[in-house]
Amino acid sequence: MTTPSTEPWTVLRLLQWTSDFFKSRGSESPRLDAEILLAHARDCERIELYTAFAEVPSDEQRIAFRELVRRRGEGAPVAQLVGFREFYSIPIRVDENVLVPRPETEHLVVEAIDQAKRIAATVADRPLRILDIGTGSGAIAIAIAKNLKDAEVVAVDVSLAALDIARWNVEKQKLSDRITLMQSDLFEALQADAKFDVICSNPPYISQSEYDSLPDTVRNHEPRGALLAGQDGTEIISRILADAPAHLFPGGRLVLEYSPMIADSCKAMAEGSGKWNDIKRIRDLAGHQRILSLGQTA
Ligand SMILES: C[S@@+](CC[C@H](N)C(=O)[O-])C[C@H]1O[C@@H](n2cnc3c(N)ncnc32)[C@H](O)[C@@H]1O
Repeated sequence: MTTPSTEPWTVLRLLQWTSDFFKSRGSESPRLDAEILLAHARDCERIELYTAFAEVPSDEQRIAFRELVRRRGEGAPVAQLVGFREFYSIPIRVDENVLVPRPETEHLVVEAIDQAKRIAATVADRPLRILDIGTGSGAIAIAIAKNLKDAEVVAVDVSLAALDIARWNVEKQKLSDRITLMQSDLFEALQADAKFDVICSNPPYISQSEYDSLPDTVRNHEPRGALLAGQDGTEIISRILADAPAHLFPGGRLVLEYSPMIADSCKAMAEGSGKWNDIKRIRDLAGHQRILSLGQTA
């Protein structure tokens, strides 16, 4: 029989215990999760924990940490627990009404900015215009606006609760003068003649069967409407492919995130429509098809 340890609950010991606990609960990044949550409870930067391993957190900090650990153990995403996720080196506020921005989506931002810069060289007399469909937390729109200094960005989402978070993030980044937020079912609330140089979207693209097999931490804690797109996952993308051409300036570009599961069918859909050319596919760091970038047929 082991006797209970009388060692103090130092920062290091808390991290070790919590990492083991999260590992047993199936976390893919148990140590990182523990560090982010302990830093949050101590109101310090994560890096500061490394010089505080021998310190014993206050009772108040330990109570706050214990509650975070409990909720993480039940599957709540770390980003929701601390209220933020870094995206494109920008802190983005999140809650249960928005998808936590994923690192793969940074590939979409890179491609959208590259395409916009290429187009900017041909457009001298007006600001670039970018549309972000399904903006969620506003992460993509904000990353693009911060990196294209004069661009005007319109960001739409069907969810009013998501738009509230996006508005908070846009204001925090002082971008309200260049990012317009709108509630819209895809293009529906836009003026019929509204045109953009780049339309980008990380839309819902998960099929019903993939959704049913997602980990609890995603299925129970992130909005279903941000993920699920009909039986085969292409419901929203097929609508975007059909309607985007009417909203692109000549020479404009559509940049979409999708999953490897639907990559071939989306490419075939785009080719079959006759509306798109110069079709480029980009893989993520794991080597999976992730981004579809399309030029509009003249
Ligand atoms: C995968 S999330 C992407 C969120 C954010 N852009 C990101 O990359 O982190 C998809 C977003 O599309 C929104 N959405 C779903 N259906 C939509 C529709 N028909 N029209 C507009 N937005 C929609 C959801 O509310 C959700 O915010």
